[in-house]
Amino acid sequence: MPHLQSRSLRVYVDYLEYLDQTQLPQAEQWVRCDSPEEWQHAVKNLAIRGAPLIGLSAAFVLAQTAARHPQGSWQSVSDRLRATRPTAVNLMYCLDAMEACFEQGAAALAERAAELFAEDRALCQRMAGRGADLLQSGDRVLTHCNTGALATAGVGTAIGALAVAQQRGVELHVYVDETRPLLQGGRLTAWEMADLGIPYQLIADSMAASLMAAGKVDKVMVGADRICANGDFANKVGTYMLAVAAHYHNVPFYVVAPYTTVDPACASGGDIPIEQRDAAEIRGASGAFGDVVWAPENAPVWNPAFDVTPAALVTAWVLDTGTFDAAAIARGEHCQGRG
Ligand SMILES: CSC[C@@H](O)[C@@H](O)C(=O)COP(=O)(O)O
Repeated sequence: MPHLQSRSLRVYVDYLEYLDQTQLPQAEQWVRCDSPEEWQHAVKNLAIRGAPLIGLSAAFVLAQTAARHPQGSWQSVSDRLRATRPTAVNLMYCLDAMEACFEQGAAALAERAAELFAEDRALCQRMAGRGADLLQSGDRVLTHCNTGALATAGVGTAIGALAVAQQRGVELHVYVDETRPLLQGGRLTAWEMADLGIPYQLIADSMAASLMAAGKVDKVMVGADRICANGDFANKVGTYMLAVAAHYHNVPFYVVAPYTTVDPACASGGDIPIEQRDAAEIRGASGAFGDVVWAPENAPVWNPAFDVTPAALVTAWVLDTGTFDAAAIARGEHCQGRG
């Protein structure tokens, strides 16, 4: 029996199991992870993904590696984990918290990882409640990428808000961006919507602006991988395009995230490191459905995994610590609680 468990992670005393998100929704396959190398492989492939889940799973891998190698260099393991994906700051938050316990030994690391897991679950519940407060019956909400239980230890961030609204009896209709290139919307969010029983329609990313022009979108809710001191934020590529379209069509645009996604050391969006990914992801697609290549072999590609949305396009930042408007962000209120 795992001693901790979420929708996509099972924590045993000395190893992890993760739900391989590259195989969803075709297969629910749990994979054992015994080492930092296996974790790095899973995270690079997006078998483990979503800002909070990346950080939490790294914390457990570090604690388990430390227990297995009491004389090893824990710092070098942490450095390797940290370098695996550069954009989501939750990974840095979790590893900073773990490194602060190095002197107390391996048992303290295991305890700290469990605390981070419990914390994320509680943060999800709080931010999701605040996000749900912004929703009313009849709202048609557009969302991007996957921000649900698969991506966190709890109910999720933006999808968490939809789930809590649903539990409160608020009747929603959700438009799910398929989220090219890796289809986290088409594969994972569509699956979660069905699981939650929330009525939804899947759209190609390129349809969002015309859906807004047709007056069919009341609100946009997305998650974040890093929120800067000035309120600019990075999220899955395609988010910026949605924010521009929402601004043009006067559709409120909300970003929902835990305080662990805020990076006060990042002054503005230009300071966020953006991960560049493999050309094959744009030339075709692969997954449980098989491999397909549609572009000419060696077609030149630009493939940033994330983009930056400027603060000026955000209606409100919904964190576990509060719902902040532009004036509160300018006063730095969202940075409280982050060193
Ligand atoms: C709670 S999830 C917030 C973000 O991590 C999410 O929107 C996102 O961009 C995930 O990207 P991914 O590349 O799938 O890890």
